[in-house]
Amino acid sequence: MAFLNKEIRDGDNQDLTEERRTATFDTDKMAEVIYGSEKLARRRREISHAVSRIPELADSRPLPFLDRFEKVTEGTRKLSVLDRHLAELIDVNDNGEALHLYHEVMGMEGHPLALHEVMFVPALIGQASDEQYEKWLGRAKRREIIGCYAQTELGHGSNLRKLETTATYTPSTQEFILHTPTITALKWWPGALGKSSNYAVVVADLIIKDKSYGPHPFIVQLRDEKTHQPLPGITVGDIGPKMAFNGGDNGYLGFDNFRIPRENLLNRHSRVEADGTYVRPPHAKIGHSAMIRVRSHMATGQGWLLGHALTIAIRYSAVRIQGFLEDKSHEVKVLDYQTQQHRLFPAIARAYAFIFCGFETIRLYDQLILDMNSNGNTSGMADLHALTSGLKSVVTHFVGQGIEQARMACGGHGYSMASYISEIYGVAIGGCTYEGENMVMLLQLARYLVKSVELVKSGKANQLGPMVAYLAVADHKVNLATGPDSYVKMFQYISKRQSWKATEKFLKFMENGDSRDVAWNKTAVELTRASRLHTRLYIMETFIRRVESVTDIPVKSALTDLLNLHLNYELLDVASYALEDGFMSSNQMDFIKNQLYSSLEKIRPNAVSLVDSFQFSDMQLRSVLGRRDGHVYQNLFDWAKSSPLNKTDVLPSVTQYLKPMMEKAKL
Ligand SMILES: CC/C=C\C/C=C\C/C=C\CCCC(=O)SCCNC(=O)CCNC(=O)[C@H](O)C(C)(C)COP(=O)(O)OP(=O)(O)OC[C@H]1O[C@@H](n2cnc3c(N)ncnc32)[C@H](O)[C@@H]1OP(=O)(O)O
Ligand SMILES: Cc1cc2nc3c(=O)[nH]c(=O)nc-3n(C[C@H](O)[C@H](O)[C@H](O)COP(=O)(O)OP(=O)(O)OC[C@H]3O[C@@H](n4cnc5c(N)ncnc54)[C@H](O)[C@@H]3O)c2cc1C
Repeated sequence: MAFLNKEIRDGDNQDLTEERRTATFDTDKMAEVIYGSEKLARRRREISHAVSRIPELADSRPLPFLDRFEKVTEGTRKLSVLDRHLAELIDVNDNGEALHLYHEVMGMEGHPLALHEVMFVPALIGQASDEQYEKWLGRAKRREIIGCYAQTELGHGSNLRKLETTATYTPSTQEFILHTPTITALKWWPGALGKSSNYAVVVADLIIKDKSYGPHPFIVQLRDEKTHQPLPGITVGDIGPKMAFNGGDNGYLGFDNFRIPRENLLNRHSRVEADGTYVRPPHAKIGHSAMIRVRSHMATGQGWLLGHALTIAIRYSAVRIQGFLEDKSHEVKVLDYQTQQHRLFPAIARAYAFIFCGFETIRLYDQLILDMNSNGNTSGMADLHALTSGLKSVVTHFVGQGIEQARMACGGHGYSMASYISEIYGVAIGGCTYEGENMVMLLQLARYLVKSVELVKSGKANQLGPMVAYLAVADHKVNLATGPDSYVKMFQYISKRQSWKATEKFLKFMENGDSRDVAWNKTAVELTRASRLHTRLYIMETFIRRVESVTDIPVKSALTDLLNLHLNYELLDVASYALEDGFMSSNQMDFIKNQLYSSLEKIRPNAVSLVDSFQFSDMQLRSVLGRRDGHVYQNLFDWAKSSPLNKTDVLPSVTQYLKPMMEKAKL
């Protein structure tokens, strides 16, 4: 018999197999929806399979047992093996395939090329002129040179206007002099900067004839191409261990009057002529495009991280038997408890929602770059900046929450590194900080929302973009029983009300004499609430659009259950906004809760298959607890036995310190 869940294999844990037999949809078909195409979903499986046949690509030991030095070495070793096999494993021009291969082999703890593909190359693509492409892009793509993106400093990360590294133009030699004037001006944090990269895109304050023109990107050689020694005038190193990403070498960097040629200013959009004349870019923030790119990609990346943690937690919950329901002679799977389902299922829905929404956002980014590069059209930048600022903040926050719940849902074993969930958590919540601290970015979106409300107030609602058009729409009572659209309308009401309330509050402070900045700060919490609601509305709408577009009926039906759960969970979570002015009735609240509980029951038989559909291989998951075979107890015991502490029965520390103490106590 052909099973709809393609993960079923002989010898797997019976409880897990039983779950897989109940699948109402084909997990390969669901994977096509998750990854966007039949080809990519299939290629992911083929690549994982091909990787499993190259023993050198496997982790030489479980990563949690390695110290930092070993992790960096192990990552670099695997990169070099991968380099030899690249062309046989993937179509090297296909980014989707490359991304999967790197996740599979390199894992998530960081490696020397981590920022090369994600920021260095994209910064060149977005910021370099045709001549600079010619000179640098080919070399970068062939990996003759390895680069990173060095912007953040010890003293400033969020407020780019106050970056202290200077790039002073000298017309007599046609060079920029890069300089680090203070300790706080040291570049600090850039991934792969410390030990791996020999080049960097460095963001520095451009100074011409004593005038500052603000942050600009420069391509800078940091190390000798033969010896890899730092060049004279460059101080560079690793910043030490972090909460996660410990296979990566986030670094520091200082310049001592370091000279680079004029043509090293990335000058697709702005440039400095030989005589020092500055040519402005078409949009003041165009130099930030590499950041917008990463922010655009973060929702999918983070959705996958949440998917990792949930795959582990759901599989484990299906094999963990503890406690009773009706029949006191048989303990039940912990997945049968409503509290466990409520802890995990809404997060599954969010993982799907974030991935779908992420793909839509990536398309918007690609369109923006196309417009910018083909005809200099930057009109979409403000909208995309606002959207991605909110999205990265909301998604990373919920992903962090969801992963932590997944860890707790695994009880004691979730706390062990064998689950790997703490590593996933550390990696994911880095996203709350990098690419713009979440509060700072929510406030960026809030600027856009306030401006939009002001447009409506001044009778210019026709100038609103499609994503904020609801801010001008009249309110109507909503019958929630009429499907997803009614939830969207209710959410629009809530989001609109909060944006208007926050704007009115802000304007009132100004009317009462506060400066714009003080009024803004006094309203900031309300403003961030408006941003979150607006973003959650966008995520909800993209989820609905994606589910509507699915053609496979069983897949669509399972996704509709997830969507319904999401709609009810989201609305319940923000209901207080609509209850406070009586727009939502307590009957509607009860309706939402009951819908939610019924969604949990509907999803229960498909829970394992919904996470299996992510099709993360055991290698990619790196979790002893979450392996496909479900033999958690044997796997945990084997793993514990492999701990370096168990190499000897009696540790030297016991002989040296503990025993003498115990012996002394006997006297
Ligand atoms: C494929 C990838 C997938 C996964 C990634 C995985 C791993 C990667 C791991 C790590 C990578 C980490 C890399 C980094 O962290 S790089 C460093 C990132 N740093 C930041 O994000 C800094 C955050 N700060 C800023 O971006 C800015 O300073 C700011 C907060 C946006 C404020 O900028 P500022 O210049 O001061 O502007 P304002 O005065 O506040 O606003 C003026 C005006 O400009 C508009 N604006 C600002 N930025 C943009 C933009 N990028 N595009 C368009 N418009 C922008 C702003 O909205 C305002 O407009 P008004 O109309 O309101 O005036
Ligand atoms: C894992 C990781 C990888 C990174 N990789 C890179 C990289 O490759 N390249 C690179 O250049 N950088 C990198 N960074 C740095 C990162 O981009 C910055 O740390 C980030 O932008 C936040 O800036 P900050 O550290 O200055 O935070 P701060 O701004 O100092 O934040 C501290 C607190 O101040 C608050 N705050 C600050 N400004 C405001 C404001 N205007 N209004 C309200 N509240 C405010 C914040 O909300 C936060 O609560 C990385 C960081 C991490 C953690």
